[in-house]
Amino acid sequence: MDMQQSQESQESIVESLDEDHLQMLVQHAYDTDTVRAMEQPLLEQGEPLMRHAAAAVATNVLQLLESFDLDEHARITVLAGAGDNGGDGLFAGALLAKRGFPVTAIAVGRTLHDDAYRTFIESGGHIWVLDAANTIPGCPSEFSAGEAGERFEQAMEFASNSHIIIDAMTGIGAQGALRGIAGSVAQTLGALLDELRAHDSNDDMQRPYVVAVDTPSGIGVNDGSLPGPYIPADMTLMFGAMKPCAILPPACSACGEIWLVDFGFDLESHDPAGSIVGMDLAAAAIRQVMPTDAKYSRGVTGLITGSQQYPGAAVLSTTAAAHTNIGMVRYMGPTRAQDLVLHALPEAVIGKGHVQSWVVGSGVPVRTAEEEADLQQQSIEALLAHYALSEDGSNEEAYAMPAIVVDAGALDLLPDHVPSHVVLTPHMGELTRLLTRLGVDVDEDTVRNQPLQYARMAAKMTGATVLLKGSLTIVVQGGQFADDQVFVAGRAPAQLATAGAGDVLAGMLGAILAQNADLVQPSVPSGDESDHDDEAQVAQAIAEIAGAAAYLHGLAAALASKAKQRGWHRAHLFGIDDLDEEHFPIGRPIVASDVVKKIAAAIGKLQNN
Ligand SMILES: NC(=O)C1=CN([C@@H]2O[C@H](COP(=O)(O)OP(=O)(O)OC[C@H]3O[C@@H](n4cnc5c(N)ncnc54)[C@H](OP(=O)(O)O)[C@@H]3O)[C@@H](O)[C@H]2O)[C@H](O)CC1
Ligand SMILES: [K+]
Repeated sequence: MDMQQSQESQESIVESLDEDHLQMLVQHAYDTDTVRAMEQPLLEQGEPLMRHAAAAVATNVLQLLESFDLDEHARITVLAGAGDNGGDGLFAGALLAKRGFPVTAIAVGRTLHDDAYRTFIESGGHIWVLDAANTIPGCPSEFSAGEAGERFEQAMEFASNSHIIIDAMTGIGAQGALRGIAGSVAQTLGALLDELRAHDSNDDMQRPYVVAVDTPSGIGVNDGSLPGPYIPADMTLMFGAMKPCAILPPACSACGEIWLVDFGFDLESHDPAGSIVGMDLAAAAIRQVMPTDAKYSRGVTGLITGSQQYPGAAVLSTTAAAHTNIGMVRYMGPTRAQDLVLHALPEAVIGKGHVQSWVVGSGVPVRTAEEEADLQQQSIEALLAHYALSEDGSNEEAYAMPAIVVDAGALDLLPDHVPSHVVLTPHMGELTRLLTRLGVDVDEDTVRNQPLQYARMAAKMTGATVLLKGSLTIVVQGGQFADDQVFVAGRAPAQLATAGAGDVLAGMLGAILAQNADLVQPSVPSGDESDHDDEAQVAQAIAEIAGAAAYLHGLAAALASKAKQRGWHRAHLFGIDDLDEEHFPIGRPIVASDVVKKIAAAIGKLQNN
């Protein structure tokens, strides 16, 4: 099958699929076991998936070369591993070599995919081996350590001077950090590419343009981590479905633009490992107001936020909650903060009363071991004590409490075990602090490199739902019976990284929980297995609502800053979308209060879409 045939058959796959399938394709990510399970029936039917994959890579590379005005003198390097990922890369290289481009494959392992290697050589490709113990037919081997070193250096020099690097060292078969020669290649080239990238946008191809095959080599495919050296890509062609690394920080940044090559996988029958929160999910979390509604039926949120030191957080969290489609807010805090809240929001009711959700801790300082808890901290601690579960999960009162958002200073006051309708909203530093308090030996850089793993650890240890804030916000489910599906909100523009943005999010989340009070109330576990599904459902609803709040927060910020740029941009569909370069204006600077002013408009946009 040549490139054109493969492309036509690819296009016919795409055409036969409906909108729902395409929507699932760009919204959900599947772990590597699930991807292998989905590809199996197609391989059994004889679908030449590897040829489709290679044709897609070659097609995009040709378009790139054309857009950069590069003729047949363009130098193309394939970094080829020993597995099927290397096979994809070699077949793609063969297609390009057939078109007359000089293509060199650097073999990082001891073998190469047989068929792909043969086709590559027959098409005029060149091979450069690095491993003296290789058994690749017709290639030099058993060379000295000195020669191996020279070969490595020359290969790196060659690769860094090529126009296109096709990274096909590892894909979904990667296990842990890259080791051996692949590790050294990633170390040398990855560092060089990062440095060149820092100085150059590459509009003029002054550095190699890196096209990753299926996944960038060296990243954590299933958890989005960066466990060691990796090859940062400008573009990743991902086959069949998104893998979690496409949506999870920090690895998703190493993917560059993602191009999804649809293989017609049966996505509907498989559970995603992660999902991007889109407009639909966010809209579903906003309760429609009814003609019969009164303020109480729309939901009331109680806030114990702000402090003598940070009274502004009281204003931001309270105004944000009040603007997020509920009936009323109650505020509790120091007199100075009360006055400021009333000044900004005359509608606020000061003092205790019945609520459908709580927000605690935003703008409340963390408590040092030597300090006495101040009044605000004492009230939060007393409230949180009602959510405490003993090790065996008993304490029925905790399940009957309204959902609660535990932010900033209140994270220090969290009981050891709580139900899933306790939602923690830490940033990376606060998550590190929380885990340290729980006895985990970890620093912030490690959390930043493996955010999913540590957010999950906090959820597993405490039982709470965890919303980890960042340019991409990760939500992991709480409770004992929840599945591992993670939700990622990437709607926010970079302009949202500003003081008080977290206080606004906490208020908005509290309000969205209040208007969905019936959906987010876990029932007391009966010990009966049939109830586990119900509890899992509630845990998922809570996580979705938390993701929705992050989405709405990002959308309001985008409206305020007039930014088109986001933390995560939708993957492109190969054969459907154009390769034309898109520009995402970064918008204008904003402060957190600007976000509050745009919440209503953001809700309107969701509801009218
Ligand atoms: N999913 C699909 O529908 C299709 C996938 N295709 C492509 O196939 C790869 C998966 O191929 P697979 O052979 O299973 O695995 P990889 O090629 O990704 O990786 C295996 C090789 O990588 C070496 N490896 C693994 N981990 C490391 C590491 N930490 N450091 C160094 N080297 C590593 C491994 O070496 P071993 O010594 O462990 O054997 C293998 O050599 C998929 O990603 C797609 O690109 C199909 O072509 C299309 C359909
Ligand atoms: K790769």
